[in-house]
Amino acid sequence: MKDEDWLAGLHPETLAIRAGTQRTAEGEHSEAIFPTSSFVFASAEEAAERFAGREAGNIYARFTNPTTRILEERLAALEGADDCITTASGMAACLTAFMGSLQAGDHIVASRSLFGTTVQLLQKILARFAVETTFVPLTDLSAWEAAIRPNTRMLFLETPSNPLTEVGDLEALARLAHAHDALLVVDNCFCTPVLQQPMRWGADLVLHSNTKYIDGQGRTLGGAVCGRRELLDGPRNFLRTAGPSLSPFNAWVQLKGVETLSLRMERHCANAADLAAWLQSLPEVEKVYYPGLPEHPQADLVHKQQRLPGGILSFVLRDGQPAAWALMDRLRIFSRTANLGDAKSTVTHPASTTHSRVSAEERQAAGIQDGLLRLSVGLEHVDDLREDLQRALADLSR
Ligand SMILES: N[C@@H](CCOC(=O)CCC(=O)O)C(=O)O
Repeated sequence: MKDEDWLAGLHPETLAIRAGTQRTAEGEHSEAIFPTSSFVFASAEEAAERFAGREAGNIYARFTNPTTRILEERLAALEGADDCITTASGMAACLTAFMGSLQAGDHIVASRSLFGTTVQLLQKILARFAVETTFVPLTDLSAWEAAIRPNTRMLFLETPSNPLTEVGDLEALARLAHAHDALLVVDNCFCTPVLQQPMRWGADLVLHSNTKYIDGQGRTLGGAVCGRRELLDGPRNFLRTAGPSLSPFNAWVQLKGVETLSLRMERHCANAADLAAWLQSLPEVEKVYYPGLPEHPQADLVHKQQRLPGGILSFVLRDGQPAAWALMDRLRIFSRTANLGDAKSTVTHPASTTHSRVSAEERQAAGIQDGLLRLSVGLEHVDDLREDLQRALADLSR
């Protein structure tokens, strides 16, 4: 029986623990790590056959490794994708998808609500290789359509977006992309496949920063590109040739992370929903951005596309950047760090960190105010998290 046959119909909780598992002759229960840069061929002929692609098997760890392969199969099963390739970081996954799918002269239409470094990659790196990007408001479908040119080959978005949790209409954008012979590529980092499967709505490639919820404890960097088999040929060739590869040790840590992904996502979401509702009731808080709030502008899409609203929320303090920094500095449990998806709750000031390389005008257009703070709500007890914020806010008004 082929792996995919017995996996069909299993729940995500089961796939996250069982999909892709391969055991060596030792019969190890926990997956083995293969810390080897190359693999030995039984004969010169076998080497030649593998290099020619006529025989399956490992060659060199820049593009295949048994530990990494288990993670790839597991992520593909969770995303409902044919296959997956893993990369050294989330940004390496973006680079691999772009470089492996596009060529000079192609055009991308991208959401303007993206992680700041992704904007840099599109504006400053891909542009040097004659791939141009037009940025549009994520939720304005007519703007996406108007930006399409004859050479548009890709529509690209994050949903929910970082850090304002805006939600894009995956089904409508997939229809639009395909009507123009373009790919729909979705960064699914905030949701993970446990909360959202973009391919179900027509996405062609789905990207991950494994560094976030997939690792789940802030230990390793990693990324993934999942999708239809034929669409992964280009990204796979880029990975093999350019080498932004995931290490087997990091793949192993991430495999252990994925096993508890469903359970963790449920708690992240429950804690975030609790804090979002509470923050909204505070006089110091001007606005809360969280997909689980009934007044979220795309609440209907959240219900349609996502199983749960997610573990990330952002909020604006009425007194702007000085208050935001002062609050951050007074927090004891929330770690001041530019990362998310960790068991440990984190607090980030996007304007001066994750989005600091985006120009002030672009930040303003994207709605990232100086008084905005982003919380990645972790797995600590929610009462302790609320009290940490409450005490820090009370301290501010003294
Ligand atoms: N996407 C993550 C990771 C944040 O990483 C950084 O801000 C590093 C800075 C850089 O990429 O230049 C998040 O939003 O927290």
